[in-house]
Amino acid sequence: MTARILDGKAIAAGLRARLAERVATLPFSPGLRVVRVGEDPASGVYVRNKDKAATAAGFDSATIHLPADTSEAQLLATIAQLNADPAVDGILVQLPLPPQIRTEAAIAAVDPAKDVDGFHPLNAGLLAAGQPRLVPCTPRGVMHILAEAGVPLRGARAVVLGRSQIVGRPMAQLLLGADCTVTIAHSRTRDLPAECRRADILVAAVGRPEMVRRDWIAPGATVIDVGINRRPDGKLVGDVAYAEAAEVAGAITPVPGGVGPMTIACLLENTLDAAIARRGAA
Ligand SMILES: Nc1nc2c(c(=O)[nH]1)N[C@@H](CN(C=O)c1ccc(C(=O)N[C@@H](CCC(=O)O)C(=O)O)cc1)CN2
Repeated sequence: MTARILDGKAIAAGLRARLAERVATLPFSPGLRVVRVGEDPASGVYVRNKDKAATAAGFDSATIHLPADTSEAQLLATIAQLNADPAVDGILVQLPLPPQIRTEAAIAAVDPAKDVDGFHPLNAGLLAAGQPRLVPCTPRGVMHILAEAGVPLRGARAVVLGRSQIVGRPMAQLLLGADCTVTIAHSRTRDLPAECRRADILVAAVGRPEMVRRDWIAPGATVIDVGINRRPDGKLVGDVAYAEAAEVAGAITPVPGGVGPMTIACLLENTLDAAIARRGAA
């Protein structure tokens, strides 16, 4: 079997175009502010791509770049200003943050109504309660890919490999909300390959390059690779050994060009949702 390739880059372009059409009908430009602290080079690329995509789709977008030695209090003060600014609909604090700043303090400081990352405990709790409001961009992007690919969800066995707050847990909640039977597997799970082989839908979000091998995958399964890992030779690889997995899977997302571009498109979608909810426009 050779897997169907799920082209996240194309799906993201379609979503961004639809969002741009909706934004063009609004009497205002939804405001997005991305806060970057320090000089992490990958963050620099992601933040630039977010700003470019947002501006192209008609959003009022800006990046606030703070120095690497910014204190937690200074970052919280910046976030408080953005919370109070009526022109700002969405706030995102790019991760990772420098070590002197507690990530959870930064996340909790964002007004939940402007939390377009969906990381605030209130938004995480609403999702866990089955009442999603602003949901994390990467899992939201995965749900779009599954929908566009026509993957049946009701009753499907889904295994999410990874239990992070920003991908694994919200991913599991969204799949559960779509009536999948969901298992969250992780580094302490007994016999990980056997657990993954039970999956009709396998979402790998574990952050370990090419960890998922051919014999972890049930023939015909849908494999979604959330991992983005830079190998020492500079090559970008996912959490799934792509070439061998594609020989077994029914459908698979590549890296790059799979889930990554959906993360940015869904940031725009969350910002539009937040703007409409805050300003009461339809
Ligand atoms: N506040 C947040 N920080 C981080 C998030 C997040 O969702 N919110 N996610 C990641 C980084 N990220 C967005 O911020 C992100 C990562 C990768 C991509 C992407 O499009 N990747 C491309 C490859 C890009 C490359 O060549 O390096 C792909 O997969 O095709 C978009 C967004 C951590 N931080």
